[in-house]
Amino acid sequence: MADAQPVFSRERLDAVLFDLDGVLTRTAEIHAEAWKRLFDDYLSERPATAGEDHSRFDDDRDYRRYVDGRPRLKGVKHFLLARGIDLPEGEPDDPPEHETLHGLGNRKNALFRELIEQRGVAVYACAVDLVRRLRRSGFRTAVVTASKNCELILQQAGLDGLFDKHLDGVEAEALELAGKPDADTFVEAAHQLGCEPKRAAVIEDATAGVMAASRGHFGLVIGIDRDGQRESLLNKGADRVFDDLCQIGIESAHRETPPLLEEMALISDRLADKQPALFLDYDGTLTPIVERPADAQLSHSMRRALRDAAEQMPLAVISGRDLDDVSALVGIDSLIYAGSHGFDIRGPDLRMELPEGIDALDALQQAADRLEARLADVAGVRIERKRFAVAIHVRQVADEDLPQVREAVDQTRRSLDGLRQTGGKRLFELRPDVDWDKGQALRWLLSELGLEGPDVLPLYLGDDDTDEDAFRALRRLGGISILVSETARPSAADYRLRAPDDVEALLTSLTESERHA
Ligand SMILES: O=P(O)(O)OC[C@H]1O[C@H](O[C@H]2O[C@H](CO)[C@@H](O)[C@H](O)[C@H]2O)[C@H](O)[C@@H](O)[C@@H]1O
Repeated sequence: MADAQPVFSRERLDAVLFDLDGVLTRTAEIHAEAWKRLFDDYLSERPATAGEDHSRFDDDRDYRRYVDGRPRLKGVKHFLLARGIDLPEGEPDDPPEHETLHGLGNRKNALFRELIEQRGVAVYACAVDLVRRLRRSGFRTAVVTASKNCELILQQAGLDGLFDKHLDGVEAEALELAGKPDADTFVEAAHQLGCEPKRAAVIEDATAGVMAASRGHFGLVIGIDRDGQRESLLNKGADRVFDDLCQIGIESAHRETPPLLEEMALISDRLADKQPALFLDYDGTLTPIVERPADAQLSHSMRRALRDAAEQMPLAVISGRDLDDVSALVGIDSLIYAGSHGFDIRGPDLRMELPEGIDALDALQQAADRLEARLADVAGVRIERKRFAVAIHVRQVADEDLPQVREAVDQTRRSLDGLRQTGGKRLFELRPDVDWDKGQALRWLLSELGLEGPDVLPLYLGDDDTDEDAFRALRRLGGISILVSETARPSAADYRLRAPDDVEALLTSLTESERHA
């Protein structure tokens, strides 16, 4: 690891998508062998015909040009056409002896599975190590492959529990996604991880794969050059090319475990003569997380601490909840509230509804209606309709029912335009597919409230993934971000407090300092 270069940064990226064959597993050689056996056998059996070329499959040149990284059917078709052979497509369940594209594709698959079962699957140790390092640093990870054998390969390689998402050829077909070099599968996987392509990286060893990632406008496209393809990978859209994944490091600017904020002195020093401006998340920050959202009531002492603080400094609550819900729960009229993750903002002299959010209202209502109907029989599901989001709570859902909920949310999102899926603590969420989050809302508030000057020190406190957007925004602005979490975990925050009680103590302490300033 000594010479690893810092390539991934949580400031710029949330997720990393890995191709399977040739990046994570050494299955490329087995694929090449299965393709070669298929084509060599087929071409030698086929009667010589004018205009056809029956020379043997070149497991380097032909492999790369026609089949590497492509869906199986396209691989068969492109190679045979290059040899002057135009077979009918046939049916997906054609048996291996049928002389159709599907029949030959199924023959190749049977050969591949046979080889894997005989020999097992070897992994690239550096790739597996990188996935583990990324996960420890808070990146979401996915395998995105045209292979329909993904699950078998990951199991054989012992990697089946390592990723947040597997998007394979079976799912791509069911969703009618075009294969690489089209961008569809990568874009879909990024969305299923709750992130925009520009905040995700792709790691690929095939030119079809780097083309796909480049067409999808991913934030970073990494090519892995295992066999002298550096120039082609760069020409087809790779931003950087490495020989191996051990060369890839993670920027150390991101701390995996923010230190506990144990002494007010730590931030008193940074406050100096500055005016603090406080931005607070609600659930998990001002109240403990509880089983039912309606039970997350603010304590009297926290309400008093908030009211006192708001007399000394600007104070806003930025929540994932609906605006009316969170303002009623806090119950202090003089505060500023941002609901639905900042799409809906209201304060004594302030009102903003993000126009792009209004455009998505119909889709949100349809999503809520469809999910209510579809999940009516799943015990424990709670659907929370907010003005600019729909949350599907699964805290009380049995583990075995979770895949059904996940699939319903995913299919609902795909059936409607203009929504994206994000997550949270034991919930799935559909939001307008707009580049707007708590970080953007925080920046908007600082500007609207005239708090952008050097004499102001913004502080943001939050506990959830959605608060990471605000932590990152504050880093750029030089503010102080504080994660509220019992345990240390990867975060862009500067410090950590353990629980809402600590938050209350910090509010009281800041209020006292300001009173005496
Ligand atoms: O941004 P926040 O103010 O933290 O809101 C995030 C979500 O909070 C609520 O759900 C979470 O808290 C519930 C009560 O403790 C808990 O039961 C649930 O599992 C948590 O996800 C709220 O209901 C959501 O709308 C917010 O998005």
